[in-house]
Amino acid sequence: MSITEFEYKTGFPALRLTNSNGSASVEILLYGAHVLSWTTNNKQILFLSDKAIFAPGKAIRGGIPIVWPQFGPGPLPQHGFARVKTWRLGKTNTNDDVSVELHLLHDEDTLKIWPHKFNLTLTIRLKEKSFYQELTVHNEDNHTFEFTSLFHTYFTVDDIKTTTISGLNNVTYTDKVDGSKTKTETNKTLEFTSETDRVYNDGGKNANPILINDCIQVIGSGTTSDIVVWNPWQEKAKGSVDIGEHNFSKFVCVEVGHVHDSVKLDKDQLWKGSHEITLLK
Ligand SMILES: O=P(O)(O)OC[C@H]1O[C@@H](O)[C@H](O)[C@@H](O)[C@@H]1O
Repeated sequence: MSITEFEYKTGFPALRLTNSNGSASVEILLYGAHVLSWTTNNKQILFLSDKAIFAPGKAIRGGIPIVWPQFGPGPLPQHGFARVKTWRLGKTNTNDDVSVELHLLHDEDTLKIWPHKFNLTLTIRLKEKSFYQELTVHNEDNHTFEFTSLFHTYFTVDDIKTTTISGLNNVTYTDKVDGSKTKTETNKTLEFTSETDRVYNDGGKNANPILINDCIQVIGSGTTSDIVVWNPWQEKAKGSVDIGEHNFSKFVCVEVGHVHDSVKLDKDQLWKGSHEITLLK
């Protein structure tokens, strides 16, 4: 079991966590606390675009961006600022499962656009067949603040046209490619034939794990039981500088979080949200 510090590309301090027999590893940038890669059993689980842009202030296309404190468009930049800030390395552990903690504290720039004092801790833990992330939000201000939060995970797939997702049957969702209409999932298995951008609003009721191609299991916690499913399809991928037409079929985003409404966090209080991804076979 080890934790190695290295530089990714030029100027991006990074960490590599490896399990005891070397069969699983994860690579994390301090920039965005961004998980770039998770391999287990010699299989890369995450998708990272070959056109991803690595530059201060830019979001990285692929891996697991942290969406916080705002999901989607709004008063803040799209998906908030946590994914474009540099986090600090905190505690590390190589005794049981290998894990690290990363921290992000409010600063002058965040206070200008979001006037609330916060302290975020992201715990990342690697097990042999699974990967766990937990975000803790501490309200360090003297008033209540509100946020939405999402683990924006890009999974690598052989072909989006043959990809299936199960576990969402009967769950209500907002269909962002159909005028944000509210619908209920009637399919036992979701398949992809066009641009898909849905926010499944479970409100903590869905006990089902989500399965991607019957092989990868994704589970949120009680506080993070909304699931966003996204693929831009060919045209939008072509129009996106950091995706590209050739990449649209290679990934699906299955994103666990709390986005159907805002979390209201009182002063001095903590909120925790997590997800666990397991390779089943
Ligand atoms: O390009 P971004 O900002 O990383 O967002 C990608 C997608 O992220 C998803 O979570 C949203 O539901 C989509 O609407 C959005 O297009």
